[in-house]
Amino acid sequence: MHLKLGEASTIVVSSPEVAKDVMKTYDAIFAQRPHTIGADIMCYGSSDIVTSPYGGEKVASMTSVIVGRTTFGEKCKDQEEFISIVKKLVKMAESLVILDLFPSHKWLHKLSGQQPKLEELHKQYDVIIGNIISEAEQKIGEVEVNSLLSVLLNVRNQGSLEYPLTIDNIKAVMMNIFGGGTYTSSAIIEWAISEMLQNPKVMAKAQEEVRRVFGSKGYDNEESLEELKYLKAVIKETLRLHPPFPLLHPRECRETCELKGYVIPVGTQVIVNAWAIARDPDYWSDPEKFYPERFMDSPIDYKGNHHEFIPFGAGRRICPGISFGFWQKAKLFW
Ligand code: HEM
Repeated sequence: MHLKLGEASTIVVSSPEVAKDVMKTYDAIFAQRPHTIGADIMCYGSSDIVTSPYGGEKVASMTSVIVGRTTFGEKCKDQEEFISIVKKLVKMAESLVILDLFPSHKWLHKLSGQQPKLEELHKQYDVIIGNIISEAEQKIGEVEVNSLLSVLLNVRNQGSLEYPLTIDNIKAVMMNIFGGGTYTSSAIIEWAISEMLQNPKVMAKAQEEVRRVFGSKGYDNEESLEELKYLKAVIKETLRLHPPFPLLHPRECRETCELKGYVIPVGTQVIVNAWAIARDPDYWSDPEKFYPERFMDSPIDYKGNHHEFIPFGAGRRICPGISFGFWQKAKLFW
């Protein structure tokens, strides 16, 4: 479907075949994200991961250290304020999306009053994250600190990267981690519980499995989580019906190419409709039904290999928090 959203020429992809073309066959062509005003203000000139241009080597250096580490480590005193500001920033940046449809109308950005508000909120974020970073820097060397922030600061201080990591890069990445990792996880947990309450048999089966696997010994190690096959199917089914990003983050066409016989010009925005794809009756029987059993003994996973099920996206821009995102939920249920 082609839409003209303000000045932005946009196509919406709602079939697994074309999603595969965008995220596999032509993945490199669509690996760019559109430029947004919200990210420019909020994420230090879009120097983060989510909105960074494809091929940004500085960011590539950073992403390798991100996997597996997602928090500040031990609780720091400003953490709660930090999270509350990030929540407000993300909400506000989303409401600014309308302005991105008219990028050349600068007067509109100011007139709406939203841009100055976002800039003000961003100043508050900058102070808080600055304090958290100073606190973390003081601890480096004192005790062995094992957190994403301490890892990033160490990498930066070693200065061994071809493209140095700046403090602004670190601040922007911390925003991504909390912005991308908190709402998504809580939304899935709420949906899973709500679906299980409406499907008591599913709830009973999941509870029985958790009690059988962990019994009275309690949660002991990561490996035991692999035994929670039914719970895993419940989470997959929740991700299928209620993906936290029903429309994946937009991509932008970097090179003219052809999708299903249509020529897609450079600069076209592409929105993949993961929600519609995961309910496509050609791929899913009784698609509206919450039925975790469909994933038991099924090869379909959420890692971007099956384009009819892409809650974490696929291709070069697939969610880097995928393992954390998935297993964090299993642990929280337990
Ligand atoms: C249920 C949990 C989560 C879901 C459903 C989810 C989903 C997504 C989706 C759909 C994308 C866009 C992928 C694409 O365009 O192909 C994405 C990107 C991203 N996610 Fe997640 N995510 C989750 C958790 C997390 C967590 C826990 C983190 C961090 C620890 C995270 C960090 C990111 C980042 C940094 C990106 C941008 C990647 C890029 O543009 O290159 N996400 N996520």
